[in-house]
Amino acid sequence: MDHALRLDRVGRRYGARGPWILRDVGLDLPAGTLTRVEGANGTGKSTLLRLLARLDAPSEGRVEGRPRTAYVPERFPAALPFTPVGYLCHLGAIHGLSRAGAGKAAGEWLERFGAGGFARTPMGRLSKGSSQKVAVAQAFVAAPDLLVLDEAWTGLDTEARGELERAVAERTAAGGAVVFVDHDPRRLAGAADAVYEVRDGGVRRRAREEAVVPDGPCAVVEVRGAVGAELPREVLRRAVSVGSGEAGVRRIAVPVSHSDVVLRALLDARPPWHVESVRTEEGR
Ligand SMILES: Nc1ncnc2c1ncn2[C@@H]1O[C@H](COP(=O)(O)OP(=O)(O)OP(=O)(O)O)[C@@H](O)[C@H]1O
Repeated sequence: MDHALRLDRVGRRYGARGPWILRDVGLDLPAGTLTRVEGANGTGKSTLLRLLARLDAPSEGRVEGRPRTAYVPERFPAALPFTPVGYLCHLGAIHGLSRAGAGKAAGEWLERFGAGGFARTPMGRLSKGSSQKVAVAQAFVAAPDLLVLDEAWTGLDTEARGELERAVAERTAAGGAVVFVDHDPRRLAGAADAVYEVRDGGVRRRAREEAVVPDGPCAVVEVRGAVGAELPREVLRRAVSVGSGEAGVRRIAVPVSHSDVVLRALLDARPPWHVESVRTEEGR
């Protein structure tokens, strides 16, 4: 599997005599995967994410890989001397998009997160929630290979929060690596391929069975396929459960945020799966 980025025995301390915040950290971010980072307040999660985004350099050890990276910081500098559309176009151009391509992507992503109405308002005049929409929209403009999200959902309204979950699912489905921190354990619960816990200066990968099971709504999709057909990998890795019904029907439960990606994978399969029904189930 391709690795977007890898940390090899990485340590970080602030100042030559400061305490070690992180030490001897090994962590892989494979392409096309979702990674969750957890830990109590002040344990070093943001420090780890800045190292992964290469915005900060380790005090020891190595960071390997140079994916095209986008980052949503815990605190977005809202008072930038741009309008949202100007800011996103500027970032798109830095990442090599043409002027027209950057303009189109900027408009689409702002619209998607509900920021289209204030795309031309100076950023210094936006509310906290509005500038957070710009903060997340900017991260998707150039389809990054690595997306680093530090509490990116905080301050967004319900619609934008759902949209961000969908956009994350699409990014990993397209082969990007996504790593995120969020204080809400239900955020993308069950969807992460790996969960790491930052604690006592170390980073420990959690065993799969320890991972949090989603208690949010799930979409239950019933499909019928060709005899002996295997469900697409993209579907299996996002499924919370897969059951078999009568006459070759499979019943797949996925977190609602991943249902669009799962349905697309089922319909794009060769031969495609026939979708018999989709319904939403509340908390599991
Ligand atoms: N630029 C800096 N200079 C000095 N110390 C820092 C710096 N950034 C972080 N620290 C210290 O490193 C430790 C870890 O901070 P960090 O922000 O990475 O933790 P966190 O787990 O993200 O915290 P929170 O959950 O509160 O956001 C803290 O003790 C913090 O004070």
